[in-house]
Amino acid sequence: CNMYLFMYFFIYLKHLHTHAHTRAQDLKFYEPIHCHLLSQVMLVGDSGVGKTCLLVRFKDGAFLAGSFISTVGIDFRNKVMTIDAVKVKLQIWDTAGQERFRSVTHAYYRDAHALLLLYDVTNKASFDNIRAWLTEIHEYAQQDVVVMLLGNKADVTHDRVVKREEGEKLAKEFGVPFMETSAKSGLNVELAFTAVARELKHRTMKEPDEPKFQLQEYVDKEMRTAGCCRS
Ligand SMILES: Nc1nc2c(ncn2[C@@H]2O[C@H](COP(=O)(O)OP(=O)(O)OP(=O)(O)O)[C@@H](O)[C@H]2O)c(=O)[nH]1
Repeated sequence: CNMYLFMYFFIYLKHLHTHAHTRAQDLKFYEPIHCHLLSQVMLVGDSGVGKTCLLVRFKDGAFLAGSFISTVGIDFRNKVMTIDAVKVKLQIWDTAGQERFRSVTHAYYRDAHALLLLYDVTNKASFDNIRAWLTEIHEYAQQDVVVMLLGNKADVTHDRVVKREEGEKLAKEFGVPFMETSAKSGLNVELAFTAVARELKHRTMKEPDEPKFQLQEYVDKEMRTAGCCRS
């Protein structure tokens, strides 16, 4: 009899626990929605081009100097931006550039709304690999994914091996917007994410008579206004 009592008590406890757990999950699910739009942005490019640093600069306004720790698999961070009074929550996925993690990254392409494709202006191989990255993007990502090419580490002068014009030419060839960035100085970092957020917001909330948002035009105008170098 005692044993049955104990069993019932145990089942009751388990029921309470499950119930409490479900309630907590429900509450989380029904949390008031603060954002009008949720967009997934993925950072891709060779290992060491500065994807993690770019994300940290954008999210925390800091530069990760010192020893380079390669990303393992995939990592993500959120940032909410306000675009024309619309709150856009960017969920930014920082992918590992190393070849051995490629199969992990492939799985995420399908759900990405935008891709920031980076090369390092001090590393010719990372620039040459952009064509292969674009092929991979066409293979795995959605057809209408927003792609922007970024030539990172633009703060470095002595060791630069890829000219700005070369980046522009390649971007034109593939019909994608382009700009140079620096996670170290902050050059164009905010602009890159803002431009993508604007494009995604326009796509989702465009009025029927509103003209299409021109990403490259917006970027060029913003850079001109800021005298080329925004940080
Ligand atoms: N000078 C300079 N160095 C940078 C910049 N961005 C990143 N770095 C340096 O480049 C190295 C690699 O940066 P990460 O952000 O870790 O590179 P990653 O692309 O995330 O590399 P994986 O995780 O392996 O794919 C680090 O030593 C950074 O300090 C930049 O804009 N300027």
